[in-house]
Amino acid sequence: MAVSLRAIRNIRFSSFLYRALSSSLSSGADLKSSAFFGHSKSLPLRAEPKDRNVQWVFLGCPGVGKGTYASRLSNLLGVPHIATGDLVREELNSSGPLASQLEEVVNQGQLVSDEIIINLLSKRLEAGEAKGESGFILDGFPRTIRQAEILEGVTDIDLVVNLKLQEEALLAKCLGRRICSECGGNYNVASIDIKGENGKPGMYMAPLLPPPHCASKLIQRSDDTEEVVKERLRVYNEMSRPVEEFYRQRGKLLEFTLPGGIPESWPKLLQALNLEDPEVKQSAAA
Ligand SMILES: Nc1ncnc2c1ncn2[C@@H]1O[C@H](COP(=O)(O)OP(=O)(O)O)[C@@H](O)[C@H]1O
Repeated sequence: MAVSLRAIRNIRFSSFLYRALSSSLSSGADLKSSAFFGHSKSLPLRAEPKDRNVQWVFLGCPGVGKGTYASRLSNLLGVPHIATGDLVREELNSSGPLASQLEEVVNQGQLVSDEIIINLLSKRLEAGEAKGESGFILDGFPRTIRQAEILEGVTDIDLVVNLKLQEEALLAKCLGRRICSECGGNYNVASIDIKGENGKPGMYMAPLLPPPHCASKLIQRSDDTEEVVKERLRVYNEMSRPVEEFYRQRGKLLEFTLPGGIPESWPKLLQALNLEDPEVKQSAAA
């Protein structure tokens, strides 16, 4: 009985957030007007449930590993991992009316408009609602101050994890990224070995190679070329870096510098979050 009551509350909450996000777009709250930002806290629809799952955000430059760690935490905590980049790619691979417009924007390394992103996110939350999802780990959203204001206006984010990695590794990681066209598995063929100098620590990241049955089916994202990645990094610094400050000022930002690849970073990230992964515990005890 307790379980089903909890599930009903969660469904209500998800529905509330979906409606709140949608209404922030359609309620005449003109997103371009500064009045909207000044009064975002007083939006009529605001989700304030007493009983809900975690609501976390992952920030960080392209190639830092947001998807990898957000997806691991999503499995561990049993909350959906919602990556707006994935939502954009799904839409541009569809035959929908936005497909060609999105393809052009993404392949130039630019950001999709806040309106389109919030529409895609609202739809994703609505679909989750139908499945009884509660809580989320957002990856790649918010990416502008405007998106952060809108999100802050409709719900309380518990924690924002800002992943950091030495600048030299970011480009190599994006260029080494591979996806299995059949199973969707994510791999990385880059072997990163940065020598420590001038007091800066060195860092080694082993490649994450695919199993033999995926090896011949690997593809690259069309926006993972050197020119486009450099532009995405520039756009991140200009548009998304201020979002870090936005959450820092609100006391929600947890800065985490990745010390290396997954084997070194995952246990340390869990420690920083005060979480335990039974699999990590088992292998440490073995
Ligand atoms: N919140 C967002 N706002 C605007 N555009 C977005 C957002 N999320 C994703 N996109 C678009 O999708 C592309 C891919 O996003 P993502 O997979 O998160 O890439 P990255 O590796 O750069 O973090 C971005 O370059 C951008 O064009």
